[in-house]
Amino acid sequence: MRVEEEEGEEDNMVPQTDGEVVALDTASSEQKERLVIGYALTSKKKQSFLQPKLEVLARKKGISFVSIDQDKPLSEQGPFDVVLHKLLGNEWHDVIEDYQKKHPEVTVLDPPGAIQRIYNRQSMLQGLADLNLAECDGMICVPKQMVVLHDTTSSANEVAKAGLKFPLVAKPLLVDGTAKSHQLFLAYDCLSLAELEPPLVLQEFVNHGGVLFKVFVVGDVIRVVRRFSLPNVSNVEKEKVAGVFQFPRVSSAAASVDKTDLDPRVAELPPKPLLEGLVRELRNRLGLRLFNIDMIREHGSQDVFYVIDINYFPGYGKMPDYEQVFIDFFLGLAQAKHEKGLCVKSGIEM
Ligand SMILES: Nc1ncnc2c1ncn2[C@@H]1O[C@H](COP(=O)(O)OP(=O)(O)OP(=O)(O)O)[C@@H](O)[C@H]1O
Ligand SMILES: O=P(O)(O)O[C@H]1[C@H](O)[C@H](O)[C@H](OP(=O)(O)O)[C@@H](OP(=O)(O)O)[C@@H]1O
Ligand SMILES: [Mg+2]
Ligand SMILES: [Mg+2]
Repeated sequence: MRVEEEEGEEDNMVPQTDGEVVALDTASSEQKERLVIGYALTSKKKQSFLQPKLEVLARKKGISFVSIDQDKPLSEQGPFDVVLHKLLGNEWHDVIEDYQKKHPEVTVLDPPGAIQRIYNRQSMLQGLADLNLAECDGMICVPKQMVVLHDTTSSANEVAKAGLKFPLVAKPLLVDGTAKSHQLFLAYDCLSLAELEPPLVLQEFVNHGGVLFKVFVVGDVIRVVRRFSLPNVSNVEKEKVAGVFQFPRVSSAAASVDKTDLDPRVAELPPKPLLEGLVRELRNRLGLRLFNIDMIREHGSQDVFYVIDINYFPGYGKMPDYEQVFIDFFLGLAQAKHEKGLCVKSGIEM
């Protein structure tokens, strides 16, 4: 597990590759196919992820990307070593599940069942508060939250019974990639909850100084970036303000936050042992290799963090140096498959 920090900050571990002896095709400088990756992505995701630099670097390493025709049977396409996918809707879920049963030799990134779990904001965070992260230089919490499935008019009593404290962040219960599933509201009082449309999750707002940590995970690599977030809510505001207020996607900025003008107590990155422990636990529990974690530091604390969101196959194109991170990741998959003798095309001495 390797935690890499933002550019300009030390990497604590450099990937220890002993290099590889590769048989070059004398006819061309490009290497023989080492890994064939079939991809099924939305056009937006293809544009943001499969950028030309990644494709060129990958090709030089014998890694090729092949677009999957969603109108043809998947088993009639390929053969693939890896299927990389992120599409909307559930029909693709069944296609991939069926394909994986027929092609256990293909690495599916990532298994649909594992993805479904984090597409529900309740199951997404289930069990995180019980992680065994002792000796990891910090604490991981999850905000108190409750699900409102049908009727928000009665949720005022439910909120009181659950002991949730306002303000609350109201989030659509299901994440489906649509803009609607990212429409979030800040609710300041019980009565205003009736204005909200279920099914949703009501999650206690945690003051965190306006900075969020996006922890990107690519297999065993962890890359942390800072993003702008919502400002603290003062006690005066809590007393005076009533109603629900939709807020924009404050943290999905294209660029990270430059930390120079931030309070170091707010901007300091989470401790590496804590990130490594959290990602190790989540990798095991979620069964995912491509995800990011939205973490916030409880305002006034040094080492109490809250996980508020987990995203499958996020916007890696915004992650500094993402091309090399993915090349290393795919080469690792190729190595593992060669060792098992599972690669679609061989001819490469590792
Ligand atoms: N419990 C919370 N306490 C404080 N701020 C929060 C909380 N939940 C969400 N936020 C703020 O709202 C933003 C969006 O929340 P969240 O990440 O859960 O929504 P999302 O739609 O899944 O966003 P995305 O998937 O684009 O990261 C967070 O980046 C953070 O700024
Ligand atoms: O800034 P990031 O990379 O976190 O933005 C992500 C966002 O977190 C979600 O993962 C989005 O996916 P959905 O939740 O499925 O909407 C990503 O959108 P995508 O179109 O790139 O998959 C954002 O990039
Ligand atoms: Mg988020
Ligand atoms: Mg999200």
